[in-house]
Amino acid sequence: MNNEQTYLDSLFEKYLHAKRIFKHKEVLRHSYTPKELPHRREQIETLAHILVPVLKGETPSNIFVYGKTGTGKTVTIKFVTEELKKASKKYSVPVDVIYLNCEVVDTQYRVLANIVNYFKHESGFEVPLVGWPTDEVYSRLKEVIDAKERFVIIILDEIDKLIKKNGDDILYNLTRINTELQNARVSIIGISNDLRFKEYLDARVLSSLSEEEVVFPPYDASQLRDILEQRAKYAFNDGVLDAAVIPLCAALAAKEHGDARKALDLLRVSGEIAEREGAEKVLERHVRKAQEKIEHDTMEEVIKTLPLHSKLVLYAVVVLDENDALPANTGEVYVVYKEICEALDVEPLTQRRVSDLINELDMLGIINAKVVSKGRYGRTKEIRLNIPAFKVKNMFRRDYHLQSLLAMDFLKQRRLFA
Ligand SMILES: Nc1ncnc2c1ncn2[C@@H]1O[C@H](COP(=O)(O)OP(=O)(O)OP(=O)(O)O)[C@@H](O)[C@H]1O
Repeated sequence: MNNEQTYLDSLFEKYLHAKRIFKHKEVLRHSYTPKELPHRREQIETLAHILVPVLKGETPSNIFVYGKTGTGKTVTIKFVTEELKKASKKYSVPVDVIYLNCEVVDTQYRVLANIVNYFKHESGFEVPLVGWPTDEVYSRLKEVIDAKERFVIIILDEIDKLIKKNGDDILYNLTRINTELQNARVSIIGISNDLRFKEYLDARVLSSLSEEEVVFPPYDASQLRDILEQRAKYAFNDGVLDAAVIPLCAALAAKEHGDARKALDLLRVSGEIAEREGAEKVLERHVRKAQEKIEHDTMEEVIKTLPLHSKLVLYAVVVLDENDALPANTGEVYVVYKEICEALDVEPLTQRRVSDLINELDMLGIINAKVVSKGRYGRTKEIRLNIPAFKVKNMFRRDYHLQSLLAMDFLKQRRLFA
C-alpha cells in the first residue's frame, strides 16, 4: 500500500519536473507552413517569374509541378501563392487562390462544386456535394468566377489521383475555360509526385497544363540538415538536441529519396520518445527508436487498409511461418489460404489471383517473394515474411474478420504442420 502510494504520488511529478524538450512542437507538424524554405530558392523564383504577369493584369501560364514525395512542392506553392496574394493587394489586382487536394476532392463533380462553393459568400449560393448534373455545376462555376474581373488560380494537388480515377475531362474543361469567360481569368497549377501520370493525358490537355513545368528534385542529406536545423530552432528548447540527432535524421531520410516529411517526422518522434522517457536530451538512440516506431506505424497502416483477400493471403503466410514452413511456394500458400477462406465461409479466389496478391504484398514490402530457379523443374517463388509474425497478428487483432480467426485459434487448430 505504502509503495503504491509513493508510486501514485510521483505519477505526475516525474513528468511535471522533467526538462521540457519541446518549445513549440507544432512547428514540426505537417500542417505548419514555415516562413523560410531553405534550398527552394530556385523553385520559388521560377514560380514568381511565371506568376508575376498577374500583377500587370495579364494571365499567367498554367503550371505543372512535379517531384517525389516530401520534396516541398505543396509548401512551396502555398508559400508563393500567399506572397502573390499579398502583392496583389498592393497593386489592387483581385486574386483568388483555391487549393484542392485531389486525394480528398477526387471526382470531376467535387472539384467543380468546391470551386463554386469557394465563392459562396460572394455569390450567395452553394452547390450540394452530390446530385446536380455536372454540366450545370460547370455553368454555375463560370457564372460565379466571371462575376467580376479577377484572376483565379486553382491548385490541384495530387492531380494524378483525380485523373487516374476520372480521366482528363476536368482538365480539358478547366484549361479551356478562359475562352468562355468575359471578365475573369483562370490559371491551373497541377502538382504530382507521379511523373508517369502524363501518360494519362491527351496531348492537347498535356500541352496546356504544362505550359510551364517546375521540377522539385529530392533533397540530399546536407540540405535536409539545413531544413531540420531551421525548424528545430523554433521547435525545441535550447541545448536539448544532442549534436548527432539532426545529422542522423537527415541521413536516414536522405537514404529514402530525400523526403523532408520523413526527416521532420523522425525529429518530432525522437523528441516525443525522449520526453516520454523523461530524458534530459534527445539522443541518437531516440532517433533509432523513432525510426522503428515510424516504420511499424506505416506498415500497420498499410496492412490495416489491405483488401480482405490480401489480408487472408498474408494470414496464410503467417500460419506457415508459425509452423516453421517458410519459405513456401505459391501453391503451399494457396492451400492454407483456401482453408482460411473455408473457416470464414468466404469464397476463395483462384490461385492465379492469389499469385497476383502475393506480388502486391511483395511490392509493399510486407512479404518477400523471390523467384528461384529449380533447374529442370522450372522456376518457383520462395515466399517469406518480412515482419515478425507476432507483429502482424497484433495488427490483425483489430480486424473484424481476422479477429474471429485469432479467436478460434486457427494456428493451433491447423494440424497439417503440427
Ligand atoms: N525547403 C523546405 N524547408 C522547410 N520545410 C520543408 C521544405 N521542404 C519541405 N518541407 C516540409 O516537409 C514536409 C513535406 O513537404 P510538402 O508537403 O510540401 O511535400 P510534397 O512535395 O508536396 O510531398 P507530397 O508529394 O507527398 O505531397 C512539410 O512539412 C514541409 O513543411
